[in-house]
Parts: sequence; structure tokens; C-alpha cells
Amino acid sequence: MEKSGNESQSPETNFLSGKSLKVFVAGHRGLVGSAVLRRLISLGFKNLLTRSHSELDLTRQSEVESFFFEERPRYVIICAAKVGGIYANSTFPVDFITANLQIQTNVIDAAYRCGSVIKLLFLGSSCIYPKFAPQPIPESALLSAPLEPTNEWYAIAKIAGIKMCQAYRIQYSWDAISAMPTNLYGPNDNFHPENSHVLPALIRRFHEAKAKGAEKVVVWGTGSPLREFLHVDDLADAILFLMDRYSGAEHVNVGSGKEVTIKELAELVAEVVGLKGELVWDSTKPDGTPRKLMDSSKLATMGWAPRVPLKEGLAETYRWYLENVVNKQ
Ligand SMILES: NC(=O)C1=CN([C@@H]2O[C@H](COP(=O)(O)OP(=O)(O)OC[C@H]3O[C@@H](n4cnc5c(N)ncnc54)[C@H](OP(=O)(O)O)[C@@H]3O)[C@@H](O)[C@H]2O)C=CC1
Ligand SMILES: C[C@H]1O[C@H](OP(=O)(O)OP(=O)(O)OC[C@H]2O[C@@H](n3cnc4c(=O)[nH]c(N)nc43)[C@H](O)[C@@H]2O)[C@@H](O)[C@@H](O)C1=O
Repeated sequence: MEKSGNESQSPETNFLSGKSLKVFVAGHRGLVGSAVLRRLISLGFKNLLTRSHSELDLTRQSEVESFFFEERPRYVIICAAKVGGIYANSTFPVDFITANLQIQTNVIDAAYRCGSVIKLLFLGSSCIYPKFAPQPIPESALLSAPLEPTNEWYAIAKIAGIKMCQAYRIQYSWDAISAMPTNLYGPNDNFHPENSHVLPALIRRFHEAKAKGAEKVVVWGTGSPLREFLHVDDLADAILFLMDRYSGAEHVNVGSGKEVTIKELAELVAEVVGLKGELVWDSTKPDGTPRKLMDSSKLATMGWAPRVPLKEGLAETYRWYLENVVNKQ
């Protein structure tokens, strides 16, 4: 299908000053998409376009094309993806590479060709960087050395997404940008016992252990890897900041600048949850990359800074889990 006629674009109108323009948030029910939607609503955006996975499967190219040509959004924020923690990534490599390549390719291409979209933002992840990247990791470390094997299929898909945005910029002068968040957490996270990321997994396991009065609780790996955590409300704020102010080809790191060992994280989760049991380390489970602190100075130089301290964000997330998961079982 050819690109349809472009609607008049007003580059002088920034994202945050066009609150009646139609914004499509893909994946609006997930951790990131729901935070982006909350932030857009709180800022007064009036024309928000959403589709749940069951209403529109973004892996289906012709359905995605029809959707874009009918709805003609002006802005697109891609928060839809196949996402999971270290176990899910290493156990379901087909799902992670295939679904992500399909979703991002369908959405980016249809968004360009429908002709109405002024700007699109694609989300990658800090796992796009080499396993042994320099720390903190600058944007320039992309494709400089081999990836971490537990998530290389997902990382390759995300790298392809960055490159697609750059390709559309070069060939069509279209404003597609990419942001690379660090490890995230917050309301609407996935609390699955195996397939989730470490923070929601530990909240659930520790809560259940406390409820049973368990003496010992298993935590995966050695506890020595370092991870940087960012509250999803901070990411949503950064995404809208970039939509408003950034139009460059290079992806932009979004981190908190603060890292903890998994052991320190586990102890903090235990404190917040009120778990008294002993933590037992299962070293048969993978540690993954030893350290991935991102260098977010590019974004800081533009004038953005995170706000939510880890302990505060963790306590709020545990309250959300109690109210929205435990109390609804
Ligand atoms: N969580 C994290 O720690 C990090 C996340 N990111 C990135 O942020 C983005 C969002 O992640 P996050 O919010 O955590 O993920 P979630 O799993 O919480 O949300 C993903 C969303 O995408 C939707 N989705 C998945 N597949 C399809 C599909 N085929 N068609 C339509 N919708 C679909 C999901 O719907 P449903 O649930 O119904 O399937 C869900 O609403 C991703 O690009 C991810 O790579 C980056 C760094 C860290
Ligand atoms: C965001 C990022 O997320 C993934 O990478 P990861 O940072 O390794 O993510 P993780 O949260 O799953 O693990 C972090 C650390 O924590 C340890 N760990 C302890 N106990 C549990 C536990 O119970 N569950 C999990 N999942 N991990 C645990 C675990 O062994 C590891 O050392 C990528 O696949 C990719 O999706 C990506 O981009």
C-alpha cells in the first residue's frame, strides 16, 4: 500500500501544546502504556486513541494498516510489545523476537504510510547494549560488542526498531524517535511468578511467603548483579518530554542513575512487604548481565530529571498490588 497524502503538519506546534490532536497509545493496558495514558489525561489531552490486544492484534499487518488508515492519528507512542523477565526471555526466544519484530514493523510502517502521523516514539530497553558495555552505558555503546545471551532475541528486535526509526528519518524525513528505558516498575506491572521482572516477582513471592509464615524464600541467581530501577511514572513523564522536545536520530537513554544489587533490592522488598523469612539464593537460575547502569546525561542535559525514589516507589507499588491484585483474587 502506498503512503496516503500527508495532512498539513505544523512543526511549530509542539506535542504538549496540541492537546486536541489524536494520540494513539499502543499497549495502553500495560505497565508503561497505562502510565503514559494517565499522564496524558492528567495533562488535559482530549483525543486519545486506544485498542486492547483483543480489539486489535498488532502482529496482524493488514488489521494494523486498516486501523491507521481509518483512525489517522497525529501522534503515536508504541508501548505495545512482548515483554518479560530473564526467565521468559530465555525460555521463549521465538515469541520475543517474532512478536516484537511484527508489532513494531507493522505499527511504524502503517503510521508512516497513513500520512497523518506527525511524530512517533518507539521504546527499546537497556538490554540493547552489549553484555560488557562501559558503565554507565552511553547511547554510543549500541552495536559495539556481543549482547547478553539471556535476552538477545528481544534485544535484536529492539535494535531493529531503533534502526527502523532512523531509516524512516533518513529516507522520508519522518519524525520517528526512540527512547531506551532502564528496568521499570510500578502499577499495572506483570506479577507472574516466573515470567515477570525481578521487582514484581519478589513483591508477589515475598507477600505470599509472609501470608504463609514461610521461614525461607527463594530468590534467583547470586544476588550480585546490579540493576538500575526507574518508576514508570517517571518514564511516562520522560516519554512526553521527548515527544515535545526531541527530534533526533539517535535513541535516548532514560534511567534513574541509581543502581542496587539484586541482594539489596531483595532486602528492600522484604522490608517494604514486612517479610521476616530468610532469603535463600538459587544459583542455578541465571544472573543475566552483571551490570547495566545507563548514562542518561543526554536526557538530563535537555532538562529532564526523574523524581520517584526507589523505596517510595516500591512502597506505592506494593500498596497497588495489595489493592488491585490481592484484594481482587
Ligand atoms: N517493564 C520493563 O521493565 C521495561 C519495559 N521496556 C519497554 O517498555 C515497553 C512497554 O513494556 P511494559 O509496559 O513493561 O509491558 P507490558 O507487558 O506491561 O505491556 C505491554 C502491552 O502491549 C500489549 N500487547 C502485547 N502484544 C500485543 C499485540 N500483539 N497486539 C496488541 N497489543 C499487544 C499488551 O497487551 P496484553 O497484555 O493484552 O497482551 C500490553 O498492554 C516495551 O517496549 C518494553 O520493551 C523497556 C525497559 C524495561
Ligand atoms: C528490563 C530487562 O529485563 C530482563 O533483564 P533483567 O534485567 O535480567 O531482568 P529481570 O528483572 O528478570 O532479572 C533481574 C535480576 O534479578 C534476578 N532475580 C532474582 N529473583 C528473581 C525473580 O524471582 N524473577 C526474576 N525475573 N528475576 C529475579 C535475576 O536472576 C536477574 O539477575 C530482560 O530479559 C529484558 O526483558 C529487559 O530489557
